Amino acid sequence: GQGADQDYHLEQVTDWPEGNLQLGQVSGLALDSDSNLVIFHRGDHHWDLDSFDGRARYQHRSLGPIQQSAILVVDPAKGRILKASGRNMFYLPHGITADRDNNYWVTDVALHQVLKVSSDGRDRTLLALGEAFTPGSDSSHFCQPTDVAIDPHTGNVFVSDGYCNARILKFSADGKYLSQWGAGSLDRRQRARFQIPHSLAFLSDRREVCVADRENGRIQCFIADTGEFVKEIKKEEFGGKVFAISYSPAGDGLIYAVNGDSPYHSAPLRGFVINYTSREILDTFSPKRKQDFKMPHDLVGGPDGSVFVGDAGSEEVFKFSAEKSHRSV
Ligand SMILES: O=C(N[C@@H](O)C(=O)O)c1ccccc1
Repeated sequence: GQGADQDYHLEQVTDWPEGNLQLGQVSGLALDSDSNLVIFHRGDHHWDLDSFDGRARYQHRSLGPIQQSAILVVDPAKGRILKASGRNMFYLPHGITADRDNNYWVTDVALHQVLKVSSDGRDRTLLALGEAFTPGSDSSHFCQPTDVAIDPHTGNVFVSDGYCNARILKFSADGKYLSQWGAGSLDRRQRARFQIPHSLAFLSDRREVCVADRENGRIQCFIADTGEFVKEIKKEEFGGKVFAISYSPAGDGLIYAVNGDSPYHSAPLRGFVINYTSREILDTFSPKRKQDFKMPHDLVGGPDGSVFVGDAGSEEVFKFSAEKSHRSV
């Protein structure tokens, strides 16, 4: 806000990361249980217009899985690589989250699967939901699933499904299907169906799950236990597309979001800090060189109020930290 008060503004930390992480398209970011940053990227694979046929079937299986380490753990302070894993198992990485036992839950839009993978470097697949390379929309198939969020209280697993479905599914920690919402019957206040539910955030202090309803340019939040619609956050400033959200319980509860590029370039690409309760935009942020944001694709709040943004276009991760800014009256 204006006035002589000091308020915080997120600025890019331009010398982060210290080294070259040699990333491909960055699709997902997470914070692990040691508060290190987990980066999920596509190595030398790319999602482009000929990656799928008209029935959402992946066209490049013959290329085999990504041989680079698709999962990198870096320290939030310097961006140094602490662990590298996820070789020879993914085709088109998308979302990632870490559970309280520090296992990774990921989605792969080419596999149409959600995988629970060990973080011990042995890449053990502890659970697989969906059938490899087989799109579908029943309770045991997904169609280009985009993200996973975990309720730390119950261990329940929420899946946003996806580019070619329009629903959120809920599973138990051991993978038993529990429920879904968003696809068919509409809660009247939810208004339109989802159009690419693209990113999930679990609000642990409120027991709600929020979704970035990408092509509707809105964020919608639901009661985790019932799926009941709670609220929608839709802003002109988003410019019609919300690509990703993340949540911090700090203060009244903060939703971090990034918007995306609309065909008519209606709004600049940037990050937003939104007060969950008031729905007010508290801050916006973007790289010092604006054009460095090409396709901001996921974001996660860091351990000390910093925010990390992964970009699938510039194949980079950006760090932003809260600088005191003295505003003149
Ligand atoms: O949105 C798309 N991709 C990004 O979200 C991503 O790379 O995850 C996309 C959609 C259709 C064709 C090609 C790319």
